[in-house]
Amino acid sequence: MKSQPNHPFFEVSNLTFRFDPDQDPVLKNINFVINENENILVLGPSGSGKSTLAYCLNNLYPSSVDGIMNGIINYKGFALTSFEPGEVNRKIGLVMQDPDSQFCMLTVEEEIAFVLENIQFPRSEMEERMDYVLDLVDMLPFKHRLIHSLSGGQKQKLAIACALAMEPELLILDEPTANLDPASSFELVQTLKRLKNNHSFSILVIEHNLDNWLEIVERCIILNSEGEMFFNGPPSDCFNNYAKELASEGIWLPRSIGAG
Ligand SMILES: Nc1ncnc2c1ncn2[C@@H]1O[C@H](COP(=O)(O)OP(=O)(O)OP(=O)(O)O)[C@@H](O)[C@H]1O
Repeated sequence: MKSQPNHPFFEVSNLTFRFDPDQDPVLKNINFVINENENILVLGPSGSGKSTLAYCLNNLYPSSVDGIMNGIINYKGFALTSFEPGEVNRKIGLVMQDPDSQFCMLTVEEEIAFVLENIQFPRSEMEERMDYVLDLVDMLPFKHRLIHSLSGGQKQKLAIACALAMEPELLILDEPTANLDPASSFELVQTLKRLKNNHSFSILVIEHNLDNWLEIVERCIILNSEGEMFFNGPPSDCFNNYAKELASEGIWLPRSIGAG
């Protein structure tokens, strides 16, 4: 789909979200743009609304989860809510914090096949695509394994492979390295970096561990504990100008940036 002229790839305007009409909003008046092929890191203390923001961007509220959303999320100039859920899932890949909640099938192979069938991927090319995405995340040896027998990190890699299988235009990763060891975390970032050499897609990653991601992110968005956005800009600006605020929100600088 072509973008509407003069509209950014993704645009969030005055986004406010509450789970309950009687409660304070979890996200308050959030505004930002995601450009094509841009990589953005979302930071914020626990409970600041990062996962809620990811779900809003994936159009899960209010269609699949109860909540009241005000404001606008536009994709290529069109309201996200005007798209069919299947269409959104294909263009915007979401890897949730708890990968188990995303799986529908018993085996690794069946799970990827299920994803590909949902997007009506040609059956004759399915095996090749399946092996390609599993290999990208070092999961090819586990192709015939039962999902419940995988470790937490292996499940996370499978969820990422499922999202990549759809060749999303925006990939949202909610704490993708939470269950990975340092070597696997590093390798995941390198894999995404390599992929982006051949495919154009944007990444919005929610993380607490910044070190690995600074290599590929161009912009940081920081939410505070009130669910407000207090920074949106290049990582170097954020670390140079907001070190104290970040520390008070429980976000610490990687030494590499703090020193620069
Ligand atoms: N389904 C729900 N119903 C009511 N409140 C919810 C629901 N889901 C999340 N919340 C609340 O919304 C707030 C934001 O939660 P969210 O999971 O988005 O935060 P987060 O920044 O991703 O946190 P973490 O870093 O711990 O994952 C929290 O106070 C949480 O308790």
